[in-house]
Amino acid sequence: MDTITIALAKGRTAEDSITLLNDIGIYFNDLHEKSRKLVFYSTDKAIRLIFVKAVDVPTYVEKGSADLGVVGKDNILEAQADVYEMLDLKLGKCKFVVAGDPDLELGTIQRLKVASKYPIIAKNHFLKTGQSIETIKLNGSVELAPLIGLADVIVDIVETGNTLKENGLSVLEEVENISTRLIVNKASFATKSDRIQSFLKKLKSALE
Ligand SMILES: Nc1ncnc2c1ncn2[C@@H]1O[C@H](COP(=O)(O)OP(=O)(O)OP(=O)(O)O)[C@@H](O)[C@H]1O
Ligand SMILES: O=P(O)(O)OC[C@H]1O[C@H](OP(=O)(O)OP(=O)(O)O)[C@H](O)[C@@H]1O
Repeated sequence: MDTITIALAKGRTAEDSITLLNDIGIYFNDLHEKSRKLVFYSTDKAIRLIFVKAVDVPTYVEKGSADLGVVGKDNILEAQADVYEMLDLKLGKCKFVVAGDPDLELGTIQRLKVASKYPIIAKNHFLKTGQSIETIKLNGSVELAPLIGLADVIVDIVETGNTLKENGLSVLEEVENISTRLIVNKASFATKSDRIQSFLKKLKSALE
């Protein structure tokens, strides 16, 4: 039997994602919190789990190095990868917003400077609203940008709202709700159809 490879996003959603796999009876040998290993096999050897930086999960799945991926909608949208998005795993819930100084009126700025870890998502949002923008790609601490004048606003993830609040910023527009999704390689979906369908069925009933 072919092994099914799952690329799972490292970081804050990893633990809940693994718990969900455990809920459908999939357990991995030698998997523990402090391990630096990146490849694990399920106890029955039917599934190989690879730990991948969240932003890279869509690439592994699109290229067929992984049959399935477990990753946030944020990274799926930004990657624009040619994969099937099959299931909302209902974990890692957060949302994309436009944030900035609470007194800022977006419509008053001719060409808005937008800092983001997600420039494609930012561009697509402002294309819809008709606002002309210039994007500035950052890799973290995005909330700093409007504070020190690098950008007018940010497009970023908000979960508790604490980071915005502690930096004196407010939500100016809501962009999109985010959660962790299951993505599938298009070729694998055809060639390993039975096993992938049965995996999906188990996940769906665990989520009900
Ligand atoms: N407060 C949050 N901030 C960022 N991502 C969150 C938050 N809550 C849930 N998520 C989800 O968790 C996923 C993984 O987040 P995590 O911060 O671990 O990865 P990352 O953004 O690649 O981090 P880094 O670039 O710092 O390594 C995100 O892609 C998003 O879908
Ligand atoms: O609404 P909150 O609960 O405060 O969460 C949102 C914050 O968390 C994320 O940052 P992260 O911790 O990944 O840090 P970085 O992007 O600055 O590396 C995100 O980019 C926000 O800054």
